[in-house]
Amino acid sequence: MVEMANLTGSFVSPSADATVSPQLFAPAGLVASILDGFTIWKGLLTFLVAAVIYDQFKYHYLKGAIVGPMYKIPFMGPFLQSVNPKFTEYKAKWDSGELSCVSVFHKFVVIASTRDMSRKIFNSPTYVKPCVVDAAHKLLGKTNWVFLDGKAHVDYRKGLNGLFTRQALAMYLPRAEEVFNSYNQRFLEKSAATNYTPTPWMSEFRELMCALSCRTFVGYYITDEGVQKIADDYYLITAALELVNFPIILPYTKTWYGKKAADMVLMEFTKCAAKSKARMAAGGEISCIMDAWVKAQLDSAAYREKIEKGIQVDSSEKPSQVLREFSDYEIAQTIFTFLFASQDATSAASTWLFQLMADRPEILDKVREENLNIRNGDRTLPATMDMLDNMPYTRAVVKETLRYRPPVIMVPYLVKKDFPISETVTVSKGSMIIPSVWPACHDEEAYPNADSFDPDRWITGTAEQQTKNWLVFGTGPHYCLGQTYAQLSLMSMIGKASMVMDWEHTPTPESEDIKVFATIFPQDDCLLTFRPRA
Ligand code: HEM
Repeated sequence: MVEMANLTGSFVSPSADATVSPQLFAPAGLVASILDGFTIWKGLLTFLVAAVIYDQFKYHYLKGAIVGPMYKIPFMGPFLQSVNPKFTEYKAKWDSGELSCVSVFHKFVVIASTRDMSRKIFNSPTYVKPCVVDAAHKLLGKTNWVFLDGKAHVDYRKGLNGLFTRQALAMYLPRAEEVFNSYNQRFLEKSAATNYTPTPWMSEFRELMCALSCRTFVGYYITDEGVQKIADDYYLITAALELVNFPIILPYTKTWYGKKAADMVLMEFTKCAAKSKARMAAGGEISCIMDAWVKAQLDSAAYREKIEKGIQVDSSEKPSQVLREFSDYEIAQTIFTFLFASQDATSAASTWLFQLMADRPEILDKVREENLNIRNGDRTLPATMDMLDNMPYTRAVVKETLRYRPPVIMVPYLVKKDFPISETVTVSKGSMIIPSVWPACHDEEAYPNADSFDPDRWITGTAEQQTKNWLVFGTGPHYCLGQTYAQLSLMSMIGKASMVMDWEHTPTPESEDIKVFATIFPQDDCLLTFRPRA
């Protein structure tokens, strides 16, 4: 022992020797009393306490006059709640005030409940930009166009608008018809195979919508197996889209599986882009959205070439948007954003639509009658754009479904500079700010008896005039690019189904309860049975 003590004293720097150092730097008074018993554990504890206090102070500073809990669960906040969000919890937030807040890990989140606050956020591109959810950057790629902001976003979007005009949509309708025919048949077979036992149908609708998107977006450049694989794996992508995720992708977590599935879809779509380019260059007809975009790029290239060569071009030949050429991968990335934006929302809308129709046979009868009349009694006729234009009741049913159960209840935005949203509240840069859709759609002033499903409010009532409350597809520079397409698809789907099938919903105590899975679904996943119509 003596030898040890000597060793320490003679060969090691005195300041590194725990028994020597306090004497060398002998402090006095309060500091002395603190350092006297200083150990690594006390150091860590002090750091932790300081961090907790800082976290609480920061939360209070950001919260200001916004309604929210007095204290934050240290660091993580209500993270566990946000992993499995409940509709009732969102509703409680909306009811708590026009602006309420929550802080999860490093994210400070402000939720706007009223129509006017929500509109203000949607329409303030100087202060906010969409942030989708944290995981979306990882799944879609940071360079994705949906993350562009300001002029860059407006310019990019202009080049896509032409893909969603009425004229363009009419060209994709045959793809939709084929998908509806095939899935109606599958629904009938599945119900027959289970001997008409009521079965949860939500995942069937998700699959149907995925197939519809794939066929409309990339036509037959993808095989049936490819579509099936995307449909099977897509829920992994949805599952990765929690409002707040763990900041890095850890193996075997939801974000990891989601990223793998997203990469697979991107790879499939990249192959489709190469095929579409070859076919369109050979003068093929436009059969899907990808073709339409590739054709617009080819037309732009031809126009540019003529201009470069000094050839006179009549102004009527100038494309409405002169596009640059996009790589196969860029095309795939953009088409993937359409799938990403549409899949959950259209799946939710179709699930509710079938449930609501089954529960209200008198409304389904009217849809059926309108569809039969427009087809002059021939149930097999495919829907055309003209027919869809002349189905006011079916349109009203779709709009009322979207109002009554708006698929996207909130849209996350990121505050990019301190945002003075009201006289008393400035939301700090870096916060997440979320305009809400649900409360505007259930506003009694705009939609009397808002909690009842009443398609007639769109025909004889005043619903059509409540444009300020119609936030189902957002508003402002990022409003939904696919809104007309989505509504026409839903009209076409329910019309066709009403021609060939009868279906029955088995209500459970949870049928009207709302499950949040990126968008909203009936809590019991909608128990249905389908039978052929004689
Ligand atoms: C019922 C179905 C749908 C609903 C309820 C819905 C709703 C929304 C909402 C709320 C937004 C955010 C708008 C904003 O921030 O102001 C949005 C954005 C978007 N939606 Fe949809 N959507 C639907 C279907 C579709 C479909 C079928 C497509 C594509 C074919 C699509 C493409 C997009 C795109 C690309 C954006 C981002 C636009 C941008 O940032 O400029 N959506 N949608």
